[in-house]
Amino acid sequence: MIEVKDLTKHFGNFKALDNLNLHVKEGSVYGLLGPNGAGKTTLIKHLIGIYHQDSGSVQVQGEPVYENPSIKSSIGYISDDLYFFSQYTIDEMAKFYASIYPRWCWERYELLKQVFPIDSKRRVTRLSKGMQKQVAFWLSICTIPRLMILDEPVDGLDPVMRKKVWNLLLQDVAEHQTTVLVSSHNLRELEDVCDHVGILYNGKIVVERELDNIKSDIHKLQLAFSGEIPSELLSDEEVLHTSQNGSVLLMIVKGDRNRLLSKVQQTNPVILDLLPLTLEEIFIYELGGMGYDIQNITI
Ligand SMILES: Nc1ncnc2c1ncn2[C@@H]1O[C@H](COP(=O)(O)OP(=O)(O)OP(=O)(O)O)[C@@H](O)[C@H]1O
Repeated sequence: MIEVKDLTKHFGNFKALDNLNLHVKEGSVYGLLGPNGAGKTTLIKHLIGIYHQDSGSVQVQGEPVYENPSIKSSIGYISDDLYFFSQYTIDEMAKFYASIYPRWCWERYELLKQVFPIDSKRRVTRLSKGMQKQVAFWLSICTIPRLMILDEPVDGLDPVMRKKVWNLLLQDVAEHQTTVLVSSHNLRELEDVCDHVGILYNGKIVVERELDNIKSDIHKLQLAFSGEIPSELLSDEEVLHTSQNGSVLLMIVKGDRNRLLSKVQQTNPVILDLLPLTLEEIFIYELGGMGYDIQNITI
């Protein structure tokens, strides 16, 4: 659905995207993660055809997006800075959307009045920030997008509304093979909905994998030994993090689960626990391995 190859973008002398590659399969929910300033919004603006790349290619459904109205009309986009015409009511905005999105569905629009409890005769810019976000989802979902791109999407929505919106989106993924690309710092939420994740760092995608696959490749080991910690412990493995609390050693290690377990067992630990990692931990340790560390600074 999305194929980005060697995408580079400069702002003046600053290289915001650096030979970036990204692949998103149709019908998947792809979580785009990355620290502040990594380039997520810049990438998204290429995917929706606002920016033109300096070099490389950006394709959606096999076609370039920039200056391609037919592809653009199949993409729904929700960002944190929403735009509505200042005098328009929700109904008037709906008519405007219906005039530019060929797949617009009035039946959905009416049905969704049960989900979004806002009087459609109200002027959108007079609504609260969270209500405006609801309107953005309401309208976008009625365009029946083939690709939905969400930049910090549920910020400002209350927890019940967040759940409702995700249910609607995931229903479209299941029934219409809609593809969703979502950029968010709320990793707990992404963990529940995404099947693929890409981590963007310094203008490049540094990790792109199926979520289950990443989780089965990074492990948290809790160990304790009766004597000294063996010096050869996992010395030839990719250890992302080690810390010690009293006699308990915590290690985050990449690699095959069974191989790691058998290597550790050979060192005769008195405690050996293999614990699941959260997406937040994967993010922190993957980037920690690349020099983006949490530093303990005391002030
Ligand atoms: N129009 C612009 N002009 C100059 N620099 C820009 C412009 N837009 C973005 N940048 C720079 O490009 C880099 C990437 O910005 P971008 O907004 O894509 O990051 P982000 O990953 O979305 O960050 P955040 O998580 O903080 O929203 C930043 O260093 C930013 O200052």
